[in-house]
Amino acid sequence: MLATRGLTWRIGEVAIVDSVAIDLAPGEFLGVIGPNGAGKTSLFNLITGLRRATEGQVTLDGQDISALPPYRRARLGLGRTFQASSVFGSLSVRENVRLAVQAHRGGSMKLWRRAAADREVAAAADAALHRVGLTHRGTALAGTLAHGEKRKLEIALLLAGEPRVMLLDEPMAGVSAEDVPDLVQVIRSLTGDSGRSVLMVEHHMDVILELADRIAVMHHGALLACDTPETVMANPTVQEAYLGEEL
Ligand SMILES: Nc1ncnc2c1ncn2[C@@H]1O[C@H](COP(=O)(O)OP(=O)(O)OP(=O)(O)O)[C@@H](O)[C@H]1O
Repeated sequence: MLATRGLTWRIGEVAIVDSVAIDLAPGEFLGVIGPNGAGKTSLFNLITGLRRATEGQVTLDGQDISALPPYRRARLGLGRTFQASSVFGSLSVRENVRLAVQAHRGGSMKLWRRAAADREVAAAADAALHRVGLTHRGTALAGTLAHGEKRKLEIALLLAGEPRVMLLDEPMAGVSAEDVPDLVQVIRSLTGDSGRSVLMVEHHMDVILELADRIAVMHHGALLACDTPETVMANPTVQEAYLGEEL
């Protein structure tokens, strides 16, 4: 479904991402781990088009998307969690998701006003809210949400774009320990239907081990291993690379 080949991003002589080849199958959940500065976020930036690779390709369903800008990649089904800054804090949770649905369907803000009454938009937004378990918070102002709820809203905004591949960059960041299991359930459900695939960077190893079908390990920009959780954790090179380092 999604594949990278020889994907490289250099700044001067330094390869921040170094010849990375990964394959993501339909419905697969691939966790990405690695120490701070390993190049995980940069890899995501290359895949989504926020940064242009110096070498290598990104393909989606066999189509080379390496030269496409982020919005064209998004239209083809590549979605990345919205950063918190793209949530309108003074709008309600439901209005935020409706806006995202409308944006995906090609409407402008002005059109959205008219479309607010549109049952289809409302239904899609409500379905996304339901998916992440935020229906009961629909009328709350997005700015008042707790961290765990904000992460769920970001996932709902992403779902509004109907992505086939979802990239989640540290979805547990800032979430209190008691809210983690709930969020894990929401994230697990993302691959449960329609063959949607997930690529997730996460520092919490317990979360990665619970969710991932396979784990990709990055180190100094390169892919050190990409295999089942059991095989990766038993890999001596991986163990050596992480000796004394926080994953
Ligand atoms: N625009 C940039 N200019 C210069 N160096 C950069 C730039 N972006 C990233 N880097 C460097 O590239 C390396 C990889 O950064 P990146 O954020 O991709 O790592 P990461 O694995 O996501 O780290 P973390 O786990 O801390 O988020 C780091 O050493 C970082 O300082």
